[in-house]
Amino acid sequence: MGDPHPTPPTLRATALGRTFGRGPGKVSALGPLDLEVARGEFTCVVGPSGCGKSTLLRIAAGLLRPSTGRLEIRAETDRPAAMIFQDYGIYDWKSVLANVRFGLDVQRVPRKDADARARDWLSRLGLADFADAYPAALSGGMRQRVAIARALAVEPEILLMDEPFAALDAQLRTILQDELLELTQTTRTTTLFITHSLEEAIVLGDRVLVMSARPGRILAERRPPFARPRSGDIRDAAEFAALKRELWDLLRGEVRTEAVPA
Ligand SMILES: Nc1ncnc2c1ncn2[C@@H]1O[C@H](COP(=O)(O)OP(=O)(O)OP(=O)(O)O)[C@@H](O)[C@H]1O
Repeated sequence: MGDPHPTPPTLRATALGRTFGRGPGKVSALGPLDLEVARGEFTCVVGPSGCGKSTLLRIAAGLLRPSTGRLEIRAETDRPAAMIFQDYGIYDWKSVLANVRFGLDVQRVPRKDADARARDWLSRLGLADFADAYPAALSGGMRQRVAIARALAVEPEILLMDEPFAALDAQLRTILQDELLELTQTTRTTTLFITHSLEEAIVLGDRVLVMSARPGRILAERRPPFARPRSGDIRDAAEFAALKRELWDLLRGEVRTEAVPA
């Protein structure tokens, strides 16, 4: 109320920084970094290895405290954020259904409703027949779908994804990118997505942010010029290749910086 900003950002980092250790072994991992993610926006972050991408996401998820600056999440419900990791983060001792229901159980959603919502998400992700299976019986792609279903089932205001498809082969990765594209265009969940893959960032993102070598800062921002709803077919567009080249040129300098000892 009374806010002059018509659509305040859901996530805002201000002069955010993080160091690890102290003394001569101290590592400056991140920042100072400024970042805003608007409501409903899918923001991808690319950057050289070790530049602090996971550190940023862990701070956003509340798993790590910043050393300097602030990270604010403007939540309107009690379901601010859900996180999806590269290694799926699902429980091997719980059935697929129980995994997807997990966040709903934590929120004390009544069992019948929670089961119905979990089953709905499982069928949206093509896993309806695997509700009673255990994760050990699933492929990597299916396990990651379970993790996505679990995160989306709680209808989070912000989805934080840390290289969720990195462990998958190229074909499966493309399939899951397309599925995530479709899902997020329907739900318009505010998303912060970390990836090493420029292609993934361009396919999925409203914005692609390029981070510098460690300690990571935002070097550049590009908006893929593809209207929504878009499909994976944009991979064949000339603008796609051009943007990928441009992002790679930006990133290449940073990868070199990182390779040179300080
Ligand atoms: N708990 C920790 N203790 C000490 N150093 C850490 C810790 N976590 C991260 N670092 C260091 O902070 C820097 C940034 O790490 P981070 O994992 O955020 O990078 P990243 O960009 O996600 O890397 P990658 O792309 O390789 O996954 C690295 O130098 C890393 O070694």
